[in-house]
Amino acid sequence: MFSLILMKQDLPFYKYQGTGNDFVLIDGFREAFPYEDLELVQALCDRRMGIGADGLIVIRPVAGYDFEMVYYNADGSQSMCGNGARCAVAFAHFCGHIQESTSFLAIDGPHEAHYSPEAVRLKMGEISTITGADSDFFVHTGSPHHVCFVPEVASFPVVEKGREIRYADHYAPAGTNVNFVQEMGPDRLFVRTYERGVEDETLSCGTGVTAAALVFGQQKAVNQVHIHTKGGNLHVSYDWDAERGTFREVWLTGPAHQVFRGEIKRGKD
Ligand SMILES: N[C@H](CCC[C@H](N)C(=O)O)C(=O)O
Repeated sequence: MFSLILMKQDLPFYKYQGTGNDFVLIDGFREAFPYEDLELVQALCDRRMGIGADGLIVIRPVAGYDFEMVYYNADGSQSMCGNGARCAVAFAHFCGHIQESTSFLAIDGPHEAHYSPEAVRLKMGEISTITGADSDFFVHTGSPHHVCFVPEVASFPVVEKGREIRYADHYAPAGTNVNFVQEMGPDRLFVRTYERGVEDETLSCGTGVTAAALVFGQQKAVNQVHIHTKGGNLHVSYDWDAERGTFREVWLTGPAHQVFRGEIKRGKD
């Protein structure tokens, strides 16, 4: 809260959610944002003392693209965020910075996306290596993801077991996100995720369901996967480039909605 009091001017923000992964969004085309002030990010994401969110996103101008997405987890760490990117595209369209299709920059490189009121389609970066065997795998889909297949995910102790894996020496010092996955059908999964940088289960994780879909799809030779999460339903499609040994044309599709808008008031009211 200290940072909020020190802010020099009121700061307009918008709250979005993409299948329950929720974010504070700020238009960096119009507002000056103190990008180095991680205390401010933590304060704004705090669910009791601030607005409350899994992360905070600023969209800002950058040469060569429609915009750049700067993504912060609630603890102020930065990463790529699939659901956040889908919300950033919807916000950029709402702000009038883009039409229906866009090319933008994120921490893991360039992305294409297509906006409609019903859903945002986001092209993920090229993904190459899946490691692991049996029920445990690892794949980097713009952010790091451990994927663990379990027989019954609804009652699984996601926070307890997720925290163990996230902080395991094996993944130190960066850590990883942890996805627990149940096969629900030939092209259907139920995924619950413990998210690094939120340090809790989130209602969905875009890069996480993408990781789960690619691991599952490679095993079952399907390249379209429907994923149920506690926050809603997402869809992942991809092509496997056998020659290059990479997943290409990886698309994450799902809803992204503006929930409310507000202003962070200067000083202490
Ligand atoms: N917590 C993740 C970033 C956000 C991922 C998730 N919210 C998504 O939708 O991809 C990390 O630190 O790698």
